[in-house]
Amino acid sequence: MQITGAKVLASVIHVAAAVIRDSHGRILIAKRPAHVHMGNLWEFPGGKLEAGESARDALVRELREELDIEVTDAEPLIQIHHDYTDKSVRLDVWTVSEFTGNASGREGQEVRWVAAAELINYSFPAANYPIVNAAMLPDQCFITGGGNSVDEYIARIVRASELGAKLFILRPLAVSCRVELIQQRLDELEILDSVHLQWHSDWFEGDLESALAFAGRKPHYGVHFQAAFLSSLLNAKAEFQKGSWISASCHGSDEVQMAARSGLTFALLSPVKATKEYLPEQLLGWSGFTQIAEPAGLPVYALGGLTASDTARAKRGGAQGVAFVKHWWA
Ligand SMILES: Nc1nc2c([nH]c(=O)n2[C@@H]2O[C@H](COP(=O)(O)OP(=O)(O)OP(=O)(O)O)[C@@H](O)[C@H]2O)c(=O)[nH]1
Repeated sequence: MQITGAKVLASVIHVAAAVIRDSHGRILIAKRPAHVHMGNLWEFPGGKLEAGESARDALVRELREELDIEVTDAEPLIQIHHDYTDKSVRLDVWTVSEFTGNASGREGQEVRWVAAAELINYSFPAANYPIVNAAMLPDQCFITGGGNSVDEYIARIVRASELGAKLFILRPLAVSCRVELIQQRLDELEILDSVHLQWHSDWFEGDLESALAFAGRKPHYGVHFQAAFLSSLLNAKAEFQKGSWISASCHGSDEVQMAARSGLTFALLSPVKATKEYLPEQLLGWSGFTQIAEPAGLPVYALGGLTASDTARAKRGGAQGVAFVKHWWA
């Protein structure tokens, strides 16, 4: 307990936790015992840092003690600060995809391997909402170009998915075209069964309600908004449908914070590097990006002058991954 003037501040509990993936992409979750804080809820395995211990060392120790596995590689995923009524926690969350041993609940806790898309069917502590999103989201977000014909637009999406795109932000075509036509064409394509489609709000001419309703039509649909919608999204938060991915483009700290307060699934933050649309003094650079993204408390993709080859750099800078437009749109 730290005493500052008249205020008594409970110190923040620093916790390391892991999104552990197996070779099938499934994620390990564990059930908290009934008698502890947030008892009977599911969690990502981990625990408190000991004095003088780094988050990574604490993670390796906790996973050895709790699950009997030896971590051989781990990378930072997201940091969360959350104030519960009785305590404040800082969760340092890592992705662990390389480990040895067979994970088992060494302390008697129930553990379960689940597909990423299944995570939303489990009850986690309130702090975990952005962690579940970060666990479900891929490393790359592909923003489509316009396209001059429906056939060309569809062919380019198929090609991008063949190249590995898993998450699309679908911008409207340069020519007039109803969203239902594109929806119908994309729904016919089996290759797109395992991708996530974020429909850009421009398809709905700025009508927030229609956009949100459209996002709720299919489990793999969502909607992406320009920053101008952020205050309306904050007001409409209660209307978001469970499981619908809602995202927004942001250009600075205030917008990213508003995206987090609105409970958005993820944000894009730009411009990191030079593009034709921005002046050099408007660029964030990697240090500017990290200052905003790392404490954001929601998954943030780096955007602006980047390609898939910048993914590792972006993740080191606190990003979920990279978003890009032109690369793959050919
Ligand atoms: N390991 C883990 N802890 C989490 C998650 N989400 C979350 O809010 N927490 C909080 O972070 C803290 C983790 O502490 P812990 O697991 O070492 O300790 P505990 O509260 O279970 O019991 P203890 O105080 O007797 O050691 C708890 O307050 C827990 O509620 C999560 O996904 N994984």
